[in-house]
Amino acid sequence: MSSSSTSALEIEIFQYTDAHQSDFIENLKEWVAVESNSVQPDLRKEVVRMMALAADRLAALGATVNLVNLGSHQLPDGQDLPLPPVILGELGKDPQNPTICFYGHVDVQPAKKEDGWNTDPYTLTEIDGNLYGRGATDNKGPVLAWINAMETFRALKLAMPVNFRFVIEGMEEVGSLGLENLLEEENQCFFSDVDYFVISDNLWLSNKKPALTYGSRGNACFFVEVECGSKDLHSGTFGGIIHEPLMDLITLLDSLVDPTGCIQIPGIYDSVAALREEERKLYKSIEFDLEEHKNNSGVKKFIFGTNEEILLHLWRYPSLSIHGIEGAFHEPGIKTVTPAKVIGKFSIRQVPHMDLLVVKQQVVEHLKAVFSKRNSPNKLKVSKPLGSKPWLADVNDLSYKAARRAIKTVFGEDPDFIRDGSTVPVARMFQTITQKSVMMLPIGAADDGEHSQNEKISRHNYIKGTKLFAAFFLEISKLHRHLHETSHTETNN
Ligand SMILES: C[C@H](N)C(=O)N[C@@H](Cc1c[nH]cn1)C(=O)O
Ligand SMILES: [Zn+2]
Ligand SMILES: [Zn+2]
Repeated sequence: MSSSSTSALEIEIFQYTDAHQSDFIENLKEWVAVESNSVQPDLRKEVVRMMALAADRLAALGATVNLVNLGSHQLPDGQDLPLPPVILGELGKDPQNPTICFYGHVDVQPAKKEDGWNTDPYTLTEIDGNLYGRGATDNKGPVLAWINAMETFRALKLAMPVNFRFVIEGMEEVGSLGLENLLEEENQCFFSDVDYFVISDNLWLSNKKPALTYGSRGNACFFVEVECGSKDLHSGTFGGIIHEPLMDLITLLDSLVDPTGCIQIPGIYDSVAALREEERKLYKSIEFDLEEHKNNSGVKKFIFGTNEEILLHLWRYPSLSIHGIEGAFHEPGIKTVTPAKVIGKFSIRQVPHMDLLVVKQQVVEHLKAVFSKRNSPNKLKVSKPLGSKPWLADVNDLSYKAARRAIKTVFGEDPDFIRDGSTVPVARMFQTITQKSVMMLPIGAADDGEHSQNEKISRHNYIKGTKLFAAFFLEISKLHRHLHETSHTETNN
């Protein structure tokens, strides 16, 4: 549905988008077919192949594309593995136009059919209007929707209303390794004329209602390793007479959070800003369907029972999650072994004004204290392989005004203004390094299942998302030009 204020130009663009849905979906199918999983080192070549595909698509639009080498990183076993290159692309240098830098990533989380997918994760499959496949919403679909929008202007031979810059990476799912240095190096060069950063890598709060995101949490990832010796042992021969590493580790992991979700690490909440009454009221007033959210998760009961508590704990308080144990027997069947070394993996979502160095110190001290109570002779090692800071934006930025108008035009309603519990590490990096406006403009719905089995983006969201980006180009161009003309007139007077 379009609002009554839709211009003739927008109608032309939207009609083109509708007429080319199949082409746009074919493009997504081609991208989803690439298993660009950045988590598993043996699939790194697929990430590199994916970067080349994305670069080709941008080049086909006439963009200048630079695949920047980021060097390599060290794997836990000490081996060096090359990082995939980052795409820095640009199209347009009209000084009258605003310059928008779009960020997206084309790496994905791991997925196997056996994990419980109904369809092959790397074959984009449409069922009842949903396009299922790994990366469909996180984040290949949104990156392509942006490209589709540009392609629409090109195909219709319309003047581009904005200058484009791109940062497309292949290591987001593992914390955007190597990206921060590149942004610092390029701050006075590639990013010097950027006016606005736009990221589309998160979800709406609702399954149906569009949203604009002004904040996201950071993340600190931890490894806690317990080792008793150099080899696994027979539990009949050694069980009962040794301090088993997995028992130590389970005690350590169990000490982290209580059943009410409260993190048990001393001092962890100390720097979290106190909740002001106006803020509490704001959270109360946000439209949020708790039952819908519960259905999306597939769990029967949440820890918290009110909208306000749920949103507070997703958006503005830290949370701790346990992700897995490396070295522990996890396959079906019985194996009566005692592993020699196990590594527990957990992360703590960060909120303003937590400090990653302080958090690390608190975690290490807490784990050491719990471990020492066990009088275990085993070796304990704690490390923080990854840390990203939280991000908060100013919703008065011009980009928010433009996006709100574009959403109204394309979806016929005003967006929810939301924060997000997950992390896009680059959001805070862009903000801190460039000091420019950063906005998250999601097109995925709350039930898209990021990181989960049966990830999808709906055809509706993918196509409307394409229209939204096109409408946004027009709106930000209008508002930016108006602002600059006004300030120019004022200066001349
Ligand atoms: C929101 C985004 N699509 C995403 O999935 N981000 C990841 C990034 C991350 C954080 N720590 C490690 N990776 C996430 O929030 O888990
Ligand atoms: Zn993502
Ligand atoms: Zn992700």
